[in-house]
Amino acid sequence: MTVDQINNKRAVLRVRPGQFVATPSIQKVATRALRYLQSGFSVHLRGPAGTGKTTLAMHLANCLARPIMLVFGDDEFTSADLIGSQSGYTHKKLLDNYIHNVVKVEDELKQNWVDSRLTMACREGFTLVYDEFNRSRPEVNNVLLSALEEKILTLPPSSNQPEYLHVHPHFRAIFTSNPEEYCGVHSTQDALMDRLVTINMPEPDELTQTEILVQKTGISREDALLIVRLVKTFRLQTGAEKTSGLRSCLMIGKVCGEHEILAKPSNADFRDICADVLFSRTNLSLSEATTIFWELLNKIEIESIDLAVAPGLPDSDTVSPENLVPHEPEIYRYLQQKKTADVTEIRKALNISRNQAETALSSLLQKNLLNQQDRFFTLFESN
Ligand SMILES: Nc1ncnc2c1ncn2[C@@H]1O[C@H](COP(=O)(O)OP(=O)(O)OP(=O)(O)O)[C@@H](O)[C@H]1O
Repeated sequence: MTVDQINNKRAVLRVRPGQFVATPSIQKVATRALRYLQSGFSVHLRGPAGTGKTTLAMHLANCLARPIMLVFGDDEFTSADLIGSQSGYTHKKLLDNYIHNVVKVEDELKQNWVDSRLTMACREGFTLVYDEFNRSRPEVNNVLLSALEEKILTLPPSSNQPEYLHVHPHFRAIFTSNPEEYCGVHSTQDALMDRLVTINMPEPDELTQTEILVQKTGISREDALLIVRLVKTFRLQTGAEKTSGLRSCLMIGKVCGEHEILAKPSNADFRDICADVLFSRTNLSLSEATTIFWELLNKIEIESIDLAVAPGLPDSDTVSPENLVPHEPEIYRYLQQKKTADVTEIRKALNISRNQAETALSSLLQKNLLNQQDRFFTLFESN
């Protein structure tokens, strides 16, 4: 966003191009919302935290190609914060001594009216983005009712301005809000909701989150997808679905991208970042969250091994040389079923050499796929 000055006093916002990521699902919502705005209606984007409501609202405002006024809902707001108030005064004194024996004195004190953002947007035909409008008390938002329906804004009586302002035909308002159960918000009045077209915004789909991550953090598509899946599954398994996982994904992706940290479950730095970002977002105890997290990392690692090596195909043709040792998936699966086994047993069951079995087991240990389960450490000792 950039800030432009108007009349050397007031500032409006313009959206910097190239910040918005559009995927088919976002484009669909944006097209719907734009239709309503172009037909003269105001739009309300509703959804949990971090689903991209504010970003979409700013994008829609930008599509309308009018200057943007951004207001953030606040419990402390009064209607003066929306429409404006008297601020300071002008003092004019006239001493007329034209006829030497007559002195005429005129003393005038005039209060100055200063428009707030809603009034200015209505007067000039700007687009008002009212972010989290249900954080303001409902009675404060009442001034919007006539502005949206009758296209008239009522201003407080004052000597130096009319009490009614005709709303400019280009004026549009875009509202965003979190659902009612989100703390610190007020219930919204039916009259206002009745004047808006409300679009529910769920958590962005996997493709959208991956694309946003790639474009905003510069990490590879593969790493972005892994982060999105890891965050999503962790949130589902820990019951932390109230908010979107997009912000967590962006945090992990940005740190990994800027510090050149490989997004791999086997990378200890990556695991630490994920743990720092994700654990505080669940209500579970640290040990419960840690157990779920480790199981998830193990699963993802095995799935990525399974993807890289199709079972039954010759190792030399299919094994990706990077980070993968022959027979890892077979040994891992075998140990999952058997619970305990030694190298000889594994060797015989999978018909592989001792050297192959030991190399694959070391690799699994290094990748932390086995190290949580003490029983596996006996594998080497028994030989
Ligand atoms: N379409 C998009 N293109 C680029 N970035 C996006 C997009 N959607 C969301 N984001 C990014 O995701 C993050 C969360 O988005 P945003 O702040 O718009 O969510 P929100 O629903 O308004 O959240 P809250 O309710 O907490 O204010 C931001 O960092 C934003 O830049």
